Amino acid sequence: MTSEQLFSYFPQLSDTQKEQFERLPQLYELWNNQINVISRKDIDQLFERHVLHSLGIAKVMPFLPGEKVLDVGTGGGFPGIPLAIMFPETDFFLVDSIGKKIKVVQEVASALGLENLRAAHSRAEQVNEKFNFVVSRAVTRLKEFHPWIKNKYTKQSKNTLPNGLLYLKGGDLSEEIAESGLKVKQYYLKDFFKEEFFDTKQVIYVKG
Ligand SMILES: C[S@@+](CC[C@H](N)C(=O)[O-])C[C@H]1O[C@@H](n2cnc3c(N)ncnc32)[C@H](O)[C@@H]1O
Repeated sequence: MTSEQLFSYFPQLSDTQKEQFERLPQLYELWNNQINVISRKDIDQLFERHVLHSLGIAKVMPFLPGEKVLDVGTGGGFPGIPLAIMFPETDFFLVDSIGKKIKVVQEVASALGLENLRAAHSRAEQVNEKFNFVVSRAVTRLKEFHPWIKNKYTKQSKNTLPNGLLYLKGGDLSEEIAESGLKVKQYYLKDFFKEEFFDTKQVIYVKG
């Protein structure tokens, strides 16, 4: 996927945002050589598999200026970094339990001049702040994940959905949703993006 194909899904992007997205492959190339945060074959598909996938959350939830978002288990910065580029007036806090991954996030964010992003080496359970939304991808099953973050929401909701979790998931989720005992709303990314990669990908919303 080229940057132009990526941008075609988001016609409102400013020149600054486009430039930030365009710098990502080079920055990850550089950092991935030192600290492996993305598999080698995925680096070639960074725009589709990491950037656009992360931005699936943007299609479901237009974060507002001043809202606070926590990315749990961000790894090299997904979905947090693409979302922080997309919503420059929303505050993002990215955490991961592996410190060297957070180093990559901090380096990439600082190279891009992302002032709305903080990152910390921390387990989700140890974060002592409240947020409007929690986002995540590929960390663990909902049943295990949900207890970590269920008390981390601010009371007042301002957005199109009440404060809650937006979790990127793929495949058949019926068993995982049933075992969690949670009431979820499923958004299918194939409704937004035409690439085959998104055929089974979803954003799962759980009210906070
Ligand atoms: C498979 S990686 C996914 C990384 C990133 N979200 C992505 O999609 O590219 C899962 C990450 O979750 C982190 N992780 C697992 N349990 C965690 C916890 N309790 N708190 C914070 N991070 C956690 C791991 O260190 C790892 O970096």
